[in-house]
Amino acid sequence: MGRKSFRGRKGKSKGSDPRSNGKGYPETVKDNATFKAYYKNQNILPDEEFDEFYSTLQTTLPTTFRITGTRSNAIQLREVIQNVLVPSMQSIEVDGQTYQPPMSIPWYPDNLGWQVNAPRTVLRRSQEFSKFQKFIVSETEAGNISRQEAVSMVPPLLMDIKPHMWVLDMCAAPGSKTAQIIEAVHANDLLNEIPTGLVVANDADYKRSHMLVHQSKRLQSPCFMATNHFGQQIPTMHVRDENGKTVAWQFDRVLCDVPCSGDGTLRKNEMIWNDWTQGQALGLHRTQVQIFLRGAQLTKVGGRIVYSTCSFNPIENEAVVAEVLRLTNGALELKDVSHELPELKRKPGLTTWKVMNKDGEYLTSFDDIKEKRQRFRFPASAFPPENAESMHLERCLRIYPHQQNTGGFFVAVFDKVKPLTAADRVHEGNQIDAHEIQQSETKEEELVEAVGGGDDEEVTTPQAEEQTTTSLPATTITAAEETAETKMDETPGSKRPAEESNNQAKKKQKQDVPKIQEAPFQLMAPDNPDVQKLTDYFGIDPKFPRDQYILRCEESAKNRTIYYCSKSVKAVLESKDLERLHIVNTGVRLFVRQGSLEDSNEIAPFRLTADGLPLLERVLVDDRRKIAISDEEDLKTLLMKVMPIIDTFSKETQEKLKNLDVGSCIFEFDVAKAFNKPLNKSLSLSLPIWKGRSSVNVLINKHDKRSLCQRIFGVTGSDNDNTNNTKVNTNNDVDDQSKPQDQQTSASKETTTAE
Ligand SMILES: C[S@@+](CC[C@H](N)C(=O)[O-])C[C@H]1O[C@@H](n2cnc3c(N)ncnc32)[C@H](O)[C@@H]1O
Repeated sequence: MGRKSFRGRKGKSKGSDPRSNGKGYPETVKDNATFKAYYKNQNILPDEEFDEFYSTLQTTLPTTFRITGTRSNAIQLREVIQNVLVPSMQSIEVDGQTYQPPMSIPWYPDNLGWQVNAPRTVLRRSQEFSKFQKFIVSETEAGNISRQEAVSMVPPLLMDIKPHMWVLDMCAAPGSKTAQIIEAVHANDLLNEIPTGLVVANDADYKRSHMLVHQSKRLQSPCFMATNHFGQQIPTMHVRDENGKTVAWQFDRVLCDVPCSGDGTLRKNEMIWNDWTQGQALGLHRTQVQIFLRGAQLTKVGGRIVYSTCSFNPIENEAVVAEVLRLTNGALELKDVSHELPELKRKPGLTTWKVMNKDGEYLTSFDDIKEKRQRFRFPASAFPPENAESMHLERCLRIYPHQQNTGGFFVAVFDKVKPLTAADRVHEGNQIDAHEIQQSETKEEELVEAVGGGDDEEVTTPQAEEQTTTSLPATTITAAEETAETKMDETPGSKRPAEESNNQAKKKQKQDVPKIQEAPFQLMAPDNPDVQKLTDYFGIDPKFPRDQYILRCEESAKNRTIYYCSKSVKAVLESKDLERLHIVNTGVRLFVRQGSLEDSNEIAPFRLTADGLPLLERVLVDDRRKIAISDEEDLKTLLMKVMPIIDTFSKETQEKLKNLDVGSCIFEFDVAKAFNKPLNKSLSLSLPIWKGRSSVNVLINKHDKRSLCQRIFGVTGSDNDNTNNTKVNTNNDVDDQSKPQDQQTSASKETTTAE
C-alpha cells in the first residue's frame, strides 16, 4: 500500500506537461485502468451498465445545495427560490443551448434540497443564472444555504430523527450531516419549546471538530455539543435520566459516516483518478469496524444506527457491515429501507466480492492467502462472510453516479434489537451491581480495541465529499495511529487463526486523541445575581428554567459570556465523568457583558447577541425591550447605514426609541406587511439592536446584513453601494458592530469570549 498523501500531489504540477491547462498544473486524465478493472472484477454492476457508470464518473458533478437554518427561515428562503428566482430562469439560452432552471431534488423532503445542472461557465454568462449564483453565494456566506453533495444528504434522512431523541454523529466534521440532524431535532421549532433531544457531534481531528461549531452556528441549538475523540474511543458517560437514576449514556440514533477512501467523490475530487489504490480501503477497514462497533454499543436497544461511506469499495462497505453484524451477535438487524425515500434510485448491497493482493490477484477467501506475511497483512474480515445470505447484505444501499447524476454513496441502516452492553441490560431493568457494570464497560471498550486485522500503513483519505462553505485540505489519517493493540485471538469469533496472532508483534495500547485544554463549561447557579438581573432587564419569563445558563470559565474572560443549554446538555455537564469528555463547544451564546466586570452598577450590563435572539425572543413576557417598526425606510436605514443616528428614523420610530433606556433591545419588523412582496408568507423579522444615547446599531454581521438586503430589498451587497449611495459597512463583523457607539471602550477587550 502506498504512502501517498494528496498534499504531495501539487508536486506533479511543475514542468511543461503537454496536458497542462495553462494554470501551472496538468489537467487530470479522468481514467484509471486499475480502478476500472478492480470494480469490473467486483461485479458491482452488470457489464452493460458499467460503461455508463464509468463515463458518468468522468463528467463534472452538478452543484447541489440544501436550504438550512431554522425551519421558518428555511421555508422563507425556499419561497424566494421557488417563487421569485426560478420562474425568471425558464429555458435560458446560452450559445444556442437551452438550460433548464435549478430543480428541487425529488427525494429530498419539503423541496429544501436543490440541484443546478448548468455548468459554471453558463452561470456566469446568463444574467438570470448569474443573479441566482450571486444569491446562492451570499446566502451561503450568511449560513442559510449549505453546499452539500446530494447523496451525502441521504444518511440523516434514513435516521428517522425525532425532537426528543439523543443523537450521536461519530465522525461529524465538517458537519453537513450534523446540520441535518440538528434541523431534525428542531423540527417542531414553532412549538416554542426547547427539544428534549441531544446532538453530540464528534470528530477525531481537533481542528475539524471546530468546523462543527461553525457549521452548526446558524442553527443555534441549545441541544448541541461538539466533542473531540476517536469515534472508537467515545467515553461512556454516566448521566442522570428523567427519573433521577444515573445510567450510562445511550443514543436513540447514531450515525457512523466513517473516514473512507472516498472514490465515490471522484467527480468532484479529480486527484483520486491519479491516486486510487485498493490498499486504501484495506487500511481503513479495521478503523471503520471499530467505529461502527463502538457506535453499536452506544445505541439504545430499540434505537437505530446508520453506517455510511462515500466509497464504492465492498471492503469498506459490506465487509464492515458483515463484521459488525458478526461481532454484535444478533444485537443489530440490517433494516430493509427499500420503501423509504422512494424516489431515490439505488442498488442492493453486494453479497460477494473479492480482495486483491499486492500482485493484483483476486482472492475470494482468507484461505487463498498462502504467504504468512500476507496473511498477517489482510484483515480476515475484508473477505465476504459465509453466511452473507442470512445477514441480508442486499439490504444495504449502493448509490451510483449514473443513476441520478450524483456522486457515489453507500448506506446501511440497522435496528438494535437485543442488548449488547451492560448499559442495555440496565436499561432493560436488570439489577447489576456497580462493580459488574464497570467490568462490563471495560470489556466493551476492549472488544472495540481488539477488532483485528489489517494494515497499519499510513492511509490517505480524501475527506472531500462534503462541500461546505469552508474549503478543506485533504486529511491524512494514519491508520497506525488509530489502531488498537491487536489481540486477534481474543476477539470473540475472530476469523483470523490464532497461530497468526501469536506471531504478531505487540503494539502500543491505543490512546484517544490528546485532550486539548478548552475553557470548561460550567453551569451557573440559578440564584446567580446576573441571571436575576437579566431576567428583570429583558422581561424573561420567570418559568424559563434558570439552571441551564452556562459560563465558560477562562481566566481572561471570566463571567463575560453567558450561554444557555438544553436539559439534555445540562445532564451531560453534570456527569461525574465530565473530565473524560473532550467538549469543544456547547450551548448558545446569549449575552455578553458590557464594560468591566467591576462595573456592576451599569444600567445595561449585558448585551444581547444575534446568536441568542431566536431563543430569547420566545421567552420574553412583554415588550419592555422591543420596538415594532413598520416603516420600510427605517429598516433600510438600519441595515444600510453604519450606526444611524436616531434622528434619521421616522417620527414614530424616533418616539419609541427615545422612550427606551440605553441598552440592548429587539427591533421587530413585519416584512410582508410592509412590502407585500417578495414573499407570500408573513415574514416577521427580529433584529438585535444596541440603543445608544443618540444612535442605534444593529448587532448582526455583514453577511447576514447582505442576505437580508437581498431578500427584502432585492439587491445584492454590491448593488447596495451603487443604488443607495450608502455603504454597507463591510468591516464591521458582529464583534466590531456590537460595540455600542456611545460606550466605546477598548474595542476587542469588550467582546472577548472564550470561543
Ligand atoms: C467522511 S468525513 C465525515 C463527514 C461528515 N459526516 C459530514 O457529513 O460533514 C470523516 C470524518 O471522520 C474523521 N475521522 C477520522 N478518523 C476518525 C476516528 N477514528 N474517529 C472519529 N472521526 C474520525 C475525519 O476527521 C473526518 O472529518
